[in-house]
Amino acid sequence: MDPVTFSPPLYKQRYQFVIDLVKKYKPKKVVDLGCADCTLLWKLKFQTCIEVLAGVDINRAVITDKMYRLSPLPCEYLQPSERPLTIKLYQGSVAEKDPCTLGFDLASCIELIEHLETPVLEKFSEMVFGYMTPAIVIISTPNAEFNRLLPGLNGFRHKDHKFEWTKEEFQNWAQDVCSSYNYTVEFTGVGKGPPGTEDVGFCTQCGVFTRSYQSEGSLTADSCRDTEHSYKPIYNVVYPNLCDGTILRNTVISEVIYWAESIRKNMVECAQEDETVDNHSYQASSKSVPSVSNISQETCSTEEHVLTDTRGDNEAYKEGNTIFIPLAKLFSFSKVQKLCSSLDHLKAILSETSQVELNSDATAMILSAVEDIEEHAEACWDTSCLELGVALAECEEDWDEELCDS
Ligand SMILES: C[S@@+](CC[C@H](N)C(=O)[O-])C[C@H]1O[C@@H](n2cnc3c(N)ncnc32)[C@H](O)[C@@H]1O
Ligand SMILES: [Mg+2]
Repeated sequence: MDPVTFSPPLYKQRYQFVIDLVKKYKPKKVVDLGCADCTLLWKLKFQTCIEVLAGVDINRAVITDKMYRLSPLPCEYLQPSERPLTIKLYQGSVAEKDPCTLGFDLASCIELIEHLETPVLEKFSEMVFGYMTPAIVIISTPNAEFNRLLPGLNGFRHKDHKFEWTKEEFQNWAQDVCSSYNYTVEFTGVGKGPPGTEDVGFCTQCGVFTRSYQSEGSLTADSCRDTEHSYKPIYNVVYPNLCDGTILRNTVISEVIYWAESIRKNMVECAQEDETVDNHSYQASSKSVPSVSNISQETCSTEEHVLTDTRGDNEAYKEGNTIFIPLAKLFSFSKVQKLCSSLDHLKAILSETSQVELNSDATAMILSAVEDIEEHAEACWDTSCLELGVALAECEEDWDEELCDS
């Protein structure tokens, strides 16, 4: 018999199974019980519906090994998200109740239950379905019937397994849990066997449990009061997000500096180009050089966002060595508009910071047309950070999709 292989690997199919259910139910609060090295949590953090993500495992060392990959990426500081996200990790046993496990919409328990002794499994059922009561619980465990398709397997699939159940055994246990705790369950799985082995079922069997009643907030509050903390917090990270006023202000300022620098660069380059052309024609025809304020951005710019400027009050202009960029012009960039609810809001933010200079009636941003090398280097750094942020975010999405597809 040819060895059975899975593509993508079975563990990735299990993670994808959870991700698909998260996409379907859009839970805000998700906990992974038996989270091990946080791989599933790391994938789940990219699901934008999730605002609180928690992981619990009895083994502290396995959690801490790679937990820092759950830290925000540089681009997540540079381009903070609109959604709040907090990630928390705890060392604790799924047999113990702890108030920090309350209030979750979805709990995943991937390849966990077969590692629990019978008395622990009973406590696990009570703790998850009777105490935590998430709206959705996903449980996966090996299907013992599939083992005959795994050549060379002598006994259980892992030395720490306390049992491996047939489909009937798993389904009986799940139905008992449902009648005790008022849930319903649907069975499915991941990892198909070769053609002709359909009766064996999936390599990993899964149960998706749905709570049959509406949750009552007061129950959660009572449970919180009545239960002692038994879990040890290991990690708690709050992602930067635009609900935080300081982060919003800094993001607006960075965005404004980015566009202002693009406009300045464009105007200076246009002026230089024009001077070159004019110097030639001056020599030929003895005409005077036109002022930079007459230069059309449309004719000079290679960047679409600058090209789209409409002539009029919103136009950036130059007086001597000073460039004036009307705030209305800066507000016309869609990202700035999205961040600031109104032009007045933008004005208020820019008036309060020393990072940008405004004219006397605070209607325009002022920049020097003469390049100060240090200042310019700083601004370029800001600009490239923003660009890097966008690139990293895109790269990260591709990377995640690739992982999910593989
Ligand atoms: C086979 S691993 C599965 C890890 C992860 N869910 C996955 O699918 O990659 C089982 C995990 O359950 C954890 N575990 C075992 N007994 C536990 C208990 N009583 N409470 C919490 N976690 C437990 C183990 O430390 C281990 O990390
Ligand atoms: Mg296992």
